[in-house]
Amino acid sequence: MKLNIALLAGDGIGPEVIDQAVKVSDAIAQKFGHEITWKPALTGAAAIDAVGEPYPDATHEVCKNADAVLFGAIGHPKYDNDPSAPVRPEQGLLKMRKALGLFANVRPTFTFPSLLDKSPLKRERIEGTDLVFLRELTGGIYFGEKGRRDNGDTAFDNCVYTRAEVQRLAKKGFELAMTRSKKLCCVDKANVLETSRLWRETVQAMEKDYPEVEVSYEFVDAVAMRLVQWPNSYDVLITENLFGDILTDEASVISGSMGLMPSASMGAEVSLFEPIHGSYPQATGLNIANPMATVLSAAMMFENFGLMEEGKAMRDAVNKALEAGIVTEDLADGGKAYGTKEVGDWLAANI
Ligand SMILES: NC(=O)c1ccc[n+]([C@@H]2O[C@H](COP(=O)([O-])OP(=O)(O)OC[C@H]3O[C@@H](n4cnc5c(N)ncnc54)[C@H](O)[C@@H]3O)[C@@H](O)[C@H]2O)c1
Ligand SMILES: CC(C)[C@H](C(=O)O)[C@@H](O)C(=O)O
Ligand SMILES: [Mg+2]
Repeated sequence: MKLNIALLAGDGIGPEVIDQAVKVSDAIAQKFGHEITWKPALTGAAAIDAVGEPYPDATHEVCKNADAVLFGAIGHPKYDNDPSAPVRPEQGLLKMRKALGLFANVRPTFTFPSLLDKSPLKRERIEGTDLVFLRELTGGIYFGEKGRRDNGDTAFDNCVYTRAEVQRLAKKGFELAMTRSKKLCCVDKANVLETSRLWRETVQAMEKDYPEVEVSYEFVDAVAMRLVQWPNSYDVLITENLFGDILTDEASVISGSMGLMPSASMGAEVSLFEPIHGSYPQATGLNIANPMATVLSAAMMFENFGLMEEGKAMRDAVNKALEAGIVTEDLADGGKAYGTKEVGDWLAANI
């Protein structure tokens, strides 16, 4: 297969982890006879520095015309520490998600057998966890009207959802549940928020179309607790944008590290694959970031093209590396820590 992949490395550890995912993907391409053309493009703080905006039109053109997008991470402390900065890297990420129509963000959480005893959570609680968050990605409080009034002393961010936005995300959730254990949890705050009541009412109305799916409705605060208490009681969870952002970082503790959490953002035309973590600025240039989340995101990319064996080969290499202790410092647990590049080299050599 010939694949044109837009490559948006971004900021901080983005370029370092992307380099490893490219290396491992190229090893896959070589082994399985594919041809990947990587199309690098600017995003994030790097794009602001170069051309004054975080998601330039030229980058959008590259993404639109690609078969998929592989994304690293964006964000820089010079913006994090300056709340008044008018142009911010994160605006580019949101603009990209909206412009590419990436409304469904798939964030799987699973455990790795060799890491079960390294989690701060007890083995018997996390063993067997295999759940998927479907996070709505182009609506809600991230995209509602925001601003200041009263001479800047009052700030607001509006949370807005339409029935159609909930329906298209929930449809994906029901469909995903049908391919798994037919359990769907609708995460909301319907006891307080009007948008959540729209979510709940919309999902309830869709239940009749999927009679085999057992649907539960749970408040987000309770899910935040149960997620670490009984993670393996969940299968597919659908969430609005902000709830999904927060719960998936929390879920990384179940797997063992933020550096292990991949994601896929599905759109009508092009799909995007990115680790859920950020630019981890403290680690920039130190060759210590875990590249596995990005490698596993690339595995999701191959699987999305229907290349299941290729995806599995990448996952197998990650599992083998974890078992052999070829890990970065986040997973070294006092033992030997390998560099970002060395882990990437090992994975590529073990494809
Ligand atoms: N999708 C994205 O590009 C994205 C996502 C989240 C945060 N951000 C941005 O990243 C910057 C830093 O944000 P943050 O510190 O809150 O989140 P972060 O995800 O960058 O880092 C949080 C912590 O997670 C761990 N971590 C993250 N990635 C890791 C990796 N690959 N290997 C090992 N450990 C890893 C580290 O302990 C780190 O301190 C901010 O500018 C933020 O806006 C971007
Ligand atoms: C950087 C930020 C805008 C982003 C989000 O909140 O969606 C990030 O946290 C993520 O999870 O991809
Ligand atoms: Mg996040």
